[in-house]
Amino acid sequence: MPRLAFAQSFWDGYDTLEKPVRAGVRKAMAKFQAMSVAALNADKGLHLESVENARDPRMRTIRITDFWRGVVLAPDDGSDMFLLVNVLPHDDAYTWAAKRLYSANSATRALEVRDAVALDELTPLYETAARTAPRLLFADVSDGTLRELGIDDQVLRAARSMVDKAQLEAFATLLPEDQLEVLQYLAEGFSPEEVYRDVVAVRRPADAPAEPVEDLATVISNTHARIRLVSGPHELEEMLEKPFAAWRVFLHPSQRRVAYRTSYGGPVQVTGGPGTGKTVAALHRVRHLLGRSEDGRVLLTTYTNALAAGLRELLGLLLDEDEKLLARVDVTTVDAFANGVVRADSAAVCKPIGDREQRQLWEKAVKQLDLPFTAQFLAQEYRHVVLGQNLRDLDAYLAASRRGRGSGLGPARRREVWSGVERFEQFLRDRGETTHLRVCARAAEILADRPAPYAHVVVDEAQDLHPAQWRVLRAAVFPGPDDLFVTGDPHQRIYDSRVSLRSLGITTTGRSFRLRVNYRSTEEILAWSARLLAPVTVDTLEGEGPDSLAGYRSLLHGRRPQVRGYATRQEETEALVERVRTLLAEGLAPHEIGVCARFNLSLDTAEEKLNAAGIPVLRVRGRVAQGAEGVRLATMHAMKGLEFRAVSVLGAAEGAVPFAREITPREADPLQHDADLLRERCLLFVACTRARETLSVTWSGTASPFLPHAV
Ligand SMILES: Nc1ncnc2c1ncn2[C@@H]1O[C@H](COP(=O)(O)OP(=O)(O)OP(=O)(O)O)[C@@H](O)[C@H]1O
Repeated sequence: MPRLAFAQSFWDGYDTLEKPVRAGVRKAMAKFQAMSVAALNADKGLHLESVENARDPRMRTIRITDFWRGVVLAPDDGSDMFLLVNVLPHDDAYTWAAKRLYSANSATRALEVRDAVALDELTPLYETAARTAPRLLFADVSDGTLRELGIDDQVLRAARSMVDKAQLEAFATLLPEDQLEVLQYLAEGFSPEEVYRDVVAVRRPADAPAEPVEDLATVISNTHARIRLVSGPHELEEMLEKPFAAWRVFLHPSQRRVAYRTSYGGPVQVTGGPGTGKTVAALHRVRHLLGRSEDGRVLLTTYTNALAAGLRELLGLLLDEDEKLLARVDVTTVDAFANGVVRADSAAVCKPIGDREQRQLWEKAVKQLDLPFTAQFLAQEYRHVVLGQNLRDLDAYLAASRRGRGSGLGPARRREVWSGVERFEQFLRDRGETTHLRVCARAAEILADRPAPYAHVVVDEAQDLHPAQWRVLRAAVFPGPDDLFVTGDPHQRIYDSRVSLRSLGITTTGRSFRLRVNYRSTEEILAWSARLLAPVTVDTLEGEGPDSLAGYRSLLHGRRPQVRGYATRQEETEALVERVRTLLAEGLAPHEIGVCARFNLSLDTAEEKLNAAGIPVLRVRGRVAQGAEGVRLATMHAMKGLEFRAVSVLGAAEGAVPFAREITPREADPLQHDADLLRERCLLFVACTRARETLSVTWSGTASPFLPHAV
């Protein structure tokens, strides 16, 4: 019996096919599993036939229904692997198939596809223009180097005709996948050595022979990132029945490399811009770790309860709802985990209070003790210095470094601060209350005296964790191989946390990886959003040195973001209603549309107006009822980790973004002032990068000062 494989190009369109067409696909594929190659060739219903004038002689079509055809790559070398590459209406199928040429990449050894006809047509046009161009895009890279990176004759000729990145983009849909990626990284300024390491080496099989092997079955099995092999009828049926989630199967090689490395010597760090599949990599790592032992328990944490609920669902999908495996994973937030540890340890547990209540207690302390500080200053000092370094008494505080704080404090002033801290903690004790960070500090203490409860800890959305939270995670797993797997994006830091991981006993040197391909948003949305951060630099995840978004890109294209100011709030809201109406008319489901603003108050107005227009809405506060229909309305903070086909950011106005009240005056503390501004800027970046296809950013009155650079 022949073997069967499915290319990603087929899955890209499969979920949108109508039911009878999908039934036709299932029926046709079942034949491939039931008949010999000779019988397939003779089968009247299947009608396996070659394509006239095809660039690739292995190209075949099969009958799916009266109007639909499957495009199949058939072995012509005696091997027995068939690859379904597309399903299209009859005429389109023949045109598509005739132009495409599949080939094995000489460096990665994976199967790639190009539009050979369009490449032949386009290249000479660009070549003519290139002759008079002052500079060519790949002038610095020799033919020999390009060939070592897998560039073949036809692509080399095209590459030599390109003068800038825009031309490379114009070629993007025509070029073979791995070769395109090589060219894109070179165009971004990465060195050939870096490109070999990050694009070629991660794909090339470890046991690849010196000379490429061309037989289709071998090449197909080298192509994990784009092709799925089917092992039997049961798997086939299951695959074609369920909605297909590409992230479960087709990992980018850089994702696969980090998630499925057998073992790491210690903590691992995976960073990358928004939508680069960090969460996906974390989920696959959990799967890998579960497979490594019979009973090792895994803690998977994220930032909010809503995100934890989402992660639990995705993990169920990835593990095929295998209850035995799922029972070995706790998916939760660090705070909830810490709370559980403290609860299990003592009967009477204090209730954690929120920021606003804490602020009131600090105000009371300042007043009672007549302290020369603002409540805001004391709250920040407590968070960053006292809890950040886990300082337990005055002597420790007097001796502590206040690195990162922008105002000097002599011993007398520190004593005054400490009297405020003691008073604040006394208030909490008197009221039977605590704070989440204090719960974390307590949990870390409890865990330190016990055997670690987990074999592995996987952390998503790590960029916002406070040192007290890191201490809990550190104590939850015994230091050693595969203890911590951490994913995060320092450009999405939206809470005031500063961390030096090394000082907390978490060192990732030699085990830091970066993801660069965005799977969520269009390049237009990404490029626009990335410009919001252009004027600033952010610290790396481990808190040392600057991070960068170099090479960050998307393979998707779409409309440019709409960025617009209105005279009044009312006009802005009316325009929102109109936009949502249009999106719904274009076929988006209400839950695929996200509307966000800096404040809940602005969302109230939007909710009212959308409701009045008969559009269902749902406020995202903590947990969203699953399956409930409605346009999602969320604050920018609540947008963290989410994604929507369309996002509208409202109220991006001066005074709101950044929110003036949240910015420490420069005179009070210049470092905190800058940190506050950066945090607000990142918040806008997070909100905008939730959009998959459509982004609109609006304001009334004067635009946010973060915007003009980007408009
Ligand atoms: N290999 C893949 N193939 C297809 N889709 C993918 C792949 N990896 C990730 N995705 C999709 O891209 C989107 C973003 O992925 P994910 O949430 O993991 O990114 P992230 O880096 O954690 O994002 P953020 O930091 O913005 O929260 C999701 O819809 C996910 O399903």
